[in-house]
Order: sequence, then C-alpha cells, then structure tokens
Amino acid sequence: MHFTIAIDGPAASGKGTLAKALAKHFGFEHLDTGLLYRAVAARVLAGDTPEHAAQTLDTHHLTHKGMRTPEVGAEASRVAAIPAVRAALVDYQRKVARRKGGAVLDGRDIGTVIAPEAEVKFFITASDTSRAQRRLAEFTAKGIDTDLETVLRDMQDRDARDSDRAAAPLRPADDAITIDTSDLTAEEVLAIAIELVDEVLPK
Ligand SMILES: Nc1ncnc2c1ncn2[C@@H]1O[C@H](COP(=O)(O)OP(=O)(O)O)[C@@H](O)[C@H]1O
Ligand SMILES: Nc1ccn([C@@H]2O[C@H](COP(=O)(O)OP(=O)(O)O)[C@@H](O)[C@H]2O)c(=O)n1
Repeated sequence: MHFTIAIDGPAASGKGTLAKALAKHFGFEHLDTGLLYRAVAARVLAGDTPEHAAQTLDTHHLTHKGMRTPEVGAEASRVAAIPAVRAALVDYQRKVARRKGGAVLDGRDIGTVIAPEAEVKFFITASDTSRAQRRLAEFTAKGIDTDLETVLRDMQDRDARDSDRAAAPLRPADDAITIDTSDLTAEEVLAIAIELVDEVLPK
C-alpha cells in the first residue's frame, strides 16, 4: 500500500511533533526533510560548498549532533534557496514518500513539490509568539543561551527567506488542511489529524 501524508508549515509550528506521532500511530515511515537541509548547512559551515554537500549527502550525516542550533537553522534556509541543492535532494525524498507501507514527510514543499499526489496534506501553523516561545524552550533545554526577542527575529527572518524564495517557496498546497496549533496541545493536534487521515485511509 502506498499512502503519503505531507506536512508543511513555518518554523516551530509543530510539524515534526505531529509527523512523528502520526507515523508511530499508523506504522508509517517518518522523514524530517528539514534535517536534509540542516545536514547540508552543517557541512557548508564546516567548509564544503552547498552543491557538493547536497550531492554527496548520506543518511549518516542526518544523525550528527548539533543540527538544531540557531546557526545551522539560519544557514539551512540559505542553502535551501539554491535550486541545485533542492534538486539533489528530491529523489531521496520522493523514494521515501512512495515507500510501500506508508510515509509521513514534514518540511516546506512536501505537499507542493515532493509529493503533490499525497493522500493527505496538512499545513501546520501557529502564532509567531507561540512558535518563538516553543523554540526558546527547546534551546534553553539544550543549554543554548538566547532570548525570546532573538529567537523571534531569527525565526521571522527564516520564514521570510523560505516564503520569498523562487525555488519551492513555503506555501500551503491548494488541497492542504490548515491546523493552527497556537491554542492546542500536541495531543489535541494529533487527535484531529488522526481523525482526518482515518477518513481517507483505505479500510
Ligand atoms: N501543539 C503544541 N503545543 C505546544 N508545544 C508544541 C506543540 N507541538 C509541538 N510543540 C513543541 O514545540 C516545539 C517545536 O515543535 P516541532 O514539532 O519541532 O516543530 P517544527 O517541526 O514545525 O519545527 C517542540 O519543543 C515541541 O515539543
Ligand atoms: N522541505 C523542506 C524542509 C526544510 N527546508 C529548509 O530547511 C530549514 C530548516 O527546516 P526545519 O524543518 O528543520 O526547521 P524547523 O521548522 O524545525 O525550525 C527551513 O527553514 C527551510 O529553509 C526546506 O527548504 N524545505
């Protein structure tokens, strides 16, 4: 059985949390596609060129530590605007998306470019303040010294780069279901999403 769930949205909206929980619930594979761009960015920060880093990316690069720092996130959104970088990462993502047994992919262009044929598409949003507070809590838990104002500004800069770029900009697919998670717990978001997927999933 092929069944793809596409999840897109801006930074720290809760895409990854929902994708992981949906994959677990339905026994599907999960791919955090942001990790691909973060892994390219980490290699660029270590001296590689974006094109070479993307073309030679290997799954073991995805498990490296330090991928969720503000510096890697900012660089990820810069390399992600380069068409050759995006092109190098397409095949791997499409292969996962059409994997037998079902897949959940989260990112920015899953419903629009990587898997426009996905059976279910979600666009996950939340207010800027909620998202910045969530991201700050993550950074603080990791021992990264920053503050709400800085996190909010970096996040808005990154969202703007992701939305304004010419190559696969962040936007909901026409047939995506938007969920605003500002006032919902992760469990509430999951329950809503499961119900919507169940309506489409072959019995
Ligand atoms: N509905 C929610 N309510 C509150 N916090 C949430 C919710 N969904 C996710 N989070 C938390 O917000 C942070 C960012 O979530 P994450 O799923 O990593 O976002 P994204 O993948 O969109 O960047 C994480 O610490 C996560 O636990
Ligand atoms: N499918 C995707 C996924 C991520 N990205 C880029 O990678 C960056 C990091 O993505 P991420 O999903 O790890 O970021 P968060 O939403 O977790 O903060 C984004 O800001 C985008 O620039 C992309 O362009 N396309």
